[in-house]
Amino acid sequence: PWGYDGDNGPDQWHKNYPIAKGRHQSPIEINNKEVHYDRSLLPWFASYDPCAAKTILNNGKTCRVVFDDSFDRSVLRGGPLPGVYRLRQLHFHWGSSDDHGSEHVVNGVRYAGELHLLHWNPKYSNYLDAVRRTDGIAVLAIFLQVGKTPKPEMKRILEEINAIKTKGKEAPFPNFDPSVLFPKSHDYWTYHGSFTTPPCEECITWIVLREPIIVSSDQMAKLRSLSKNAENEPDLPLVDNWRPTQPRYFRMVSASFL
Ligand SMILES: NS(=O)(=O)c1ccc(NC(=O)NCCCCO)cc1
Ligand SMILES: [Zn+2]
Repeated sequence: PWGYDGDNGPDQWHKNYPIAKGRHQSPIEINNKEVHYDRSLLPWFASYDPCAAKTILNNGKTCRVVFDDSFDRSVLRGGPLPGVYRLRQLHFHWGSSDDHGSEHVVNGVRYAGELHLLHWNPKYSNYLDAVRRTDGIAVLAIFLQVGKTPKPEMKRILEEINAIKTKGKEAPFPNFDPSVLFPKSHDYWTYHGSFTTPPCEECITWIVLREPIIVSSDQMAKLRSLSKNAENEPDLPLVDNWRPTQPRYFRMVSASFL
């Protein structure tokens, strides 16, 4: 199956997922010179129910927290979005060291990691149907920057890492409102793109926050202590689960700020 290593890595994905060579792929480079300030862009709002949080798991590719998305319980709205989108899961991408790991790159800057909060458009009957639509999915992306005063709210997720060390492990993750992870500023860039992993469907309205959240080097090391493999297999560190930036082609990246 696909992965991030040489033989099954991002350059090979198109063999099983031809859309990986499409014109609306993610992530991309965001460069100030090519961004268009759009003063009609609205602020975005998240209204999350902490009781919607269910479990945290290691699927061998990332660390994911899953939420109840059986009704409009935890939603994202505003910004570039035409209506409410339901929060389904959040997950991370990170590097093997603090100087890289994010998927989007801003004016040449790579962050240590990137948090993705994935939401789907409930005008479609279910998530799998939304994945096939250009307005089906909205991902709120938040950069992780290593610093001395980490966000205390990150601790909750990282404390659970010990319970999901190996692929396939899952643990209850009750009572968590991911908006506690948001940075102060809601400034964002937005563009139309894709999943950054197979199936690479071009169904995502990306909302990339300008302000990173601060995590500690120890917290990043915690993420890197996850294993790609199951407990009865050799311990392979789960690191560098990020896709390189893809061609922007004729896409406009809009900014909500001057
Ligand atoms: N990193 S990302 O762009 O936020 C992302 C989110 C979900 C997925 N995959 C996903 O939801 N798969 C289940 C449904 C696939 C339908 O064929 C891949 C990448
Ligand atoms: Zn992601």
